[in-house]
Amino acid sequence: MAAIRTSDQRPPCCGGRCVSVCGEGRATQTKLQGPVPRLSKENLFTLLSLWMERFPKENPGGDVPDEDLEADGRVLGLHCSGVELHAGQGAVLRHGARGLAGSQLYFSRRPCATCLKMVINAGVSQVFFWPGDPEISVLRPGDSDPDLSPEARLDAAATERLKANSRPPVCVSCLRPVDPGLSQYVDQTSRDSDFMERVQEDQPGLDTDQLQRRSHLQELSAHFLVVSERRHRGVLAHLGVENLCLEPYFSSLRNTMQELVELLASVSAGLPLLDHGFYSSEEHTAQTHTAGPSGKGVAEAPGGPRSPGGPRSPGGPRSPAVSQEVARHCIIQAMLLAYRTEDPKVGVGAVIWAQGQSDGGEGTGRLYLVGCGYNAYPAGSQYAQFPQMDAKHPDPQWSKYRYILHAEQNAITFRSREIPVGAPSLLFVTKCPCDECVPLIRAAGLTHVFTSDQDSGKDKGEISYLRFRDLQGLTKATWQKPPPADPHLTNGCVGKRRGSQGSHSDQECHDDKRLCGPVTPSPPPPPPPNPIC
Ligand SMILES: Nc1ccn([C@H]2C[C@H](O)[C@@H](COP(=O)(O)OP(=O)(O)OP(=O)(O)O)O2)c(=O)n1
Repeated sequence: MAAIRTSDQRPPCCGGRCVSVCGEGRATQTKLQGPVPRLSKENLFTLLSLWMERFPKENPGGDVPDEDLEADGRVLGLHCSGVELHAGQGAVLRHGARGLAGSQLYFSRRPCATCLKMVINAGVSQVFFWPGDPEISVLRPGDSDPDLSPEARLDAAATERLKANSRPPVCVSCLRPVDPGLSQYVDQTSRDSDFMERVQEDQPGLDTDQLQRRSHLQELSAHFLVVSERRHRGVLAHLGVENLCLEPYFSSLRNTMQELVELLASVSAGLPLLDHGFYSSEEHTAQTHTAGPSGKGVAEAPGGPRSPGGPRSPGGPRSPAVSQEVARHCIIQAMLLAYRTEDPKVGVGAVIWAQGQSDGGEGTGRLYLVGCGYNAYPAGSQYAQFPQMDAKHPDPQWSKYRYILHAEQNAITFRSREIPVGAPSLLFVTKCPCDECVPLIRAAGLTHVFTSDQDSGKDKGEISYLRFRDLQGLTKATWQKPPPADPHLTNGCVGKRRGSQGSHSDQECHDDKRLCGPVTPSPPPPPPPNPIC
């Protein structure tokens, strides 16, 4: 991304759309070396920080989110700059020194002095940043740039001094070369994901492939890569890492950056917002829609979320107004996490976000991260310590299911904040929750689940997905075409997933990017005189 040059005198560094990722602890300590290539944790955190920079701007709660995540296991949070706060400031505000001490922060750009002094002061152990386009404030003092304000020059000098004299190292992200098989694996699994499968089932013949991937890649490359080698060398020199300009480091760095951006493009192309989105079939018709600040529709429910298994609490907090773009953004975070799976066959990722009462001044608005997870063996276990076979293995004692922790279980277990009581909490999980996790989700008090309904209703022997359909007391939004707006006026039934022919009202609803909210407590609309079904 090009340096942001603003007309005001504020150093525009992280005030642009910088993102920080920080964390500590670990979800699992396994050094799994299975046949499936895995994303290294450094690359995962880097990708999450880059992806946070793409957080949808129209988030109705505010503007753009921030994220911080663990460097070694536990993701503490994901942050992104907002109108008032830079990403680093947001992280300090949310976690405080107690939360940040010893953690690692991943930034999608080198932090400005304002952020750097705060995160250093909070006791973080390391600060990493993506060596892409510089922000204006990283230009060194003395560089002759007519657009560089005196304040930006001072900021650049302060950043250098803080970086040089601080105890925690402030350095370029240690990007790991991507495993040769990983790109192919990510591309393939992203094409075959449950979400893409649904799109292809509903719209056979749709060329989602090349078109989608190419446009995602173009967009992300333009944002995160420096096309010209000469310019990139200049950027690295400005960032204070001249040594990376030398060969073979320079070529290797550029290759890895390119590979990571391609990887991100593959994953994000796996969830095309063409005619699909997250909708709650059962409750689709009862939601209330309002226009978001961007003019795009958002789903908003006038009452609060229902307590697990019970009715909505009257006068409770409002349900989250989450646009399709925000939901898609979060499920892509979960998809990225899934590439750290320790299951030799199926990767699943989960993230939990909650919505607070007030806008924290960050890009995420009222949303804040509660936890992240992926399916893996118990923390601290070693490779091959536990069985890895699936249900097809004739001897059940070698099957994995009794040992592997599910993505939701890890997200709940290694959460960095409490799941709020009486406030919206949103679980994004890349696979339908199984029967083992449904009671957990209910008991945890999660109010919204965004997932795929692939395998829903199936009993696969060792693992079954029978209970999610009947799970009551929360909003379940699955990836699908918009259900008919009014079951009485269309030839569909409430809750039916397929069969919508994309009526005008469906299209309007999709254009509005609405998510289905919980059932409104207001009286249902009167039935038409001659209902069709
Ligand atoms: N919501 C979910 C669903 C599943 N999993 C994890 C648990 C297991 O690691 C794996 C199980 O996935 P499948 O149900 O696809 O079962 P199999 O591994 O047997 O694959 P398949 O059905 O393709 O034979 O996914 C998870 O973490 N969270």
